Amino acid sequence: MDNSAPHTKNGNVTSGSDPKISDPKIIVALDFDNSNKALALAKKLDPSRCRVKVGKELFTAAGPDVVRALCDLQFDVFLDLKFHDIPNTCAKAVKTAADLGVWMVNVHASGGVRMMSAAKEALEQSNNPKKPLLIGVTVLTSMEDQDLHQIGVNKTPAEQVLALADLVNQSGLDGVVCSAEESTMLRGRFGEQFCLVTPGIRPADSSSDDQRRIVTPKQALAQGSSYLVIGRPITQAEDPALACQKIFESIC
Ligand SMILES: O=C(O)c1cc(=O)[nH]c(=O)n1[C@@H]1O[C@H](COP(=O)(O)O)[C@@H](O)[C@H]1O
Repeated sequence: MDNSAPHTKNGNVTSGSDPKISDPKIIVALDFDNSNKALALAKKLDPSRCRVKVGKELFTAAGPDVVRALCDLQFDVFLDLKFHDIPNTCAKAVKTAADLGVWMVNVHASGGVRMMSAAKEALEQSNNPKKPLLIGVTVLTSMEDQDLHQIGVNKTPAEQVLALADLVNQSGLDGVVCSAEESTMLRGRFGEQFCLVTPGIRPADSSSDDQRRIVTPKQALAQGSSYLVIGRPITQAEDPALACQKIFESIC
């Protein structure tokens, strides 16, 4: 399947150029406890080959300034705060996030259709010219059957991902965060334009860490993933730029 052309809502594809470069598939998770570390790492990376993600740890430590600094370095920024709240609060948080100039923002799909629809509507009021993608988190890639059973969900991760992805689609969002293990199933159900953002990506020689539903970068794209979220295999590598480059080459 050629999954390089879709998911380019932000106009990043230049006709005739290498889509892996004009629409970089790798999103590097900058999971650091201060902005100096995050920006030092980002400056070693090439914004034409990867995007970056600011998650809860970095945002809690460094706030919106680090997001703006990464945008100034020409990175597309995925602000991963996984909002989950009453519809009004979630919607306002999503709009505020979008106004920072980010490329992608996410909410927990388990917040339900009313919450997600309100978030989508609020996003449309944002003055961010990039028109950020709004993505629903399904089942975290660190979770397996037993974790779901403990929280009262008596479905397999794949069944629960599908149920939540249906709600995301119904709410008009751009796609989901899921494991690449579920990408083939979701690509088949929702078509080429539905964005599949897949963390839990591990090159063959990497430790799985706390992740459970893991897939290699090449396999993930072959299974229909749109974007690969990769943290520790790059950020904790001896040479993060080289680690990123090797992954980039493995998927070209
Ligand atoms: O929303 C996310 O980005 C996310 C969802 C999910 O289901 N699993 C998941 O690992 N993530 C994030 O993806 C990144 C994965 O990092 P590594 O495990 O170091 O590659 C972390 O920043 C997680 O917060």
